[in-house]
Amino acid sequence: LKGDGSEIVLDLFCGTGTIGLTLARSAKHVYGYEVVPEAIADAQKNAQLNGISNATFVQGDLNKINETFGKEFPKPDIIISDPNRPGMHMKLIKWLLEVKAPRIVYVSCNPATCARDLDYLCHGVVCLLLLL
Ligand SMILES: C[S@@+](CC[C@H](N)C(=O)[O-])C[C@H]1O[C@@H](n2cnc3c(N)ncnc32)[C@H](O)[C@@H]1O
Repeated sequence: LKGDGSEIVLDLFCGTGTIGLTLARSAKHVYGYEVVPEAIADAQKNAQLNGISNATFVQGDLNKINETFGKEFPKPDIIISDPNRPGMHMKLIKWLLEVKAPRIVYVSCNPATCARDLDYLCHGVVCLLLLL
């Protein structure tokens, strides 16, 4: 992040908000999406406990997004995606290709689905892959 508080962060598969909340103090606003309602409640509680008011956490299934997805938040400057082992649904990959965020950070716990998703996402463009 630039660190000047100007950027919109989208935290996909945010769980309890760990990644988004870590970035929130340097961002304009963080929007987190996650399917498990209890995780969303914990993310909201974590934001509160840490005095963070520029984070919005929304419960939703990222495998079932429709044309309204993306209308409820500004165009993201940076997207973090940390899916579980099956990786991202093609609907979400298509949305990511359409929204054209300047930066996407893909965090993975499954090299196979990571490679598949990055192949779709990086097709024809330069892609930097860090394996840790
Ligand atoms: C690898 S964890 C990411 C954890 C999170 N980034 C964190 O730091 O706590 C993947 C998360 O994706 C969520 N998830 C799985 N399938 C999902 C779906 N279809 N839509 C939205 N979230 C989903 C899981 O509940 C889990 O919290």
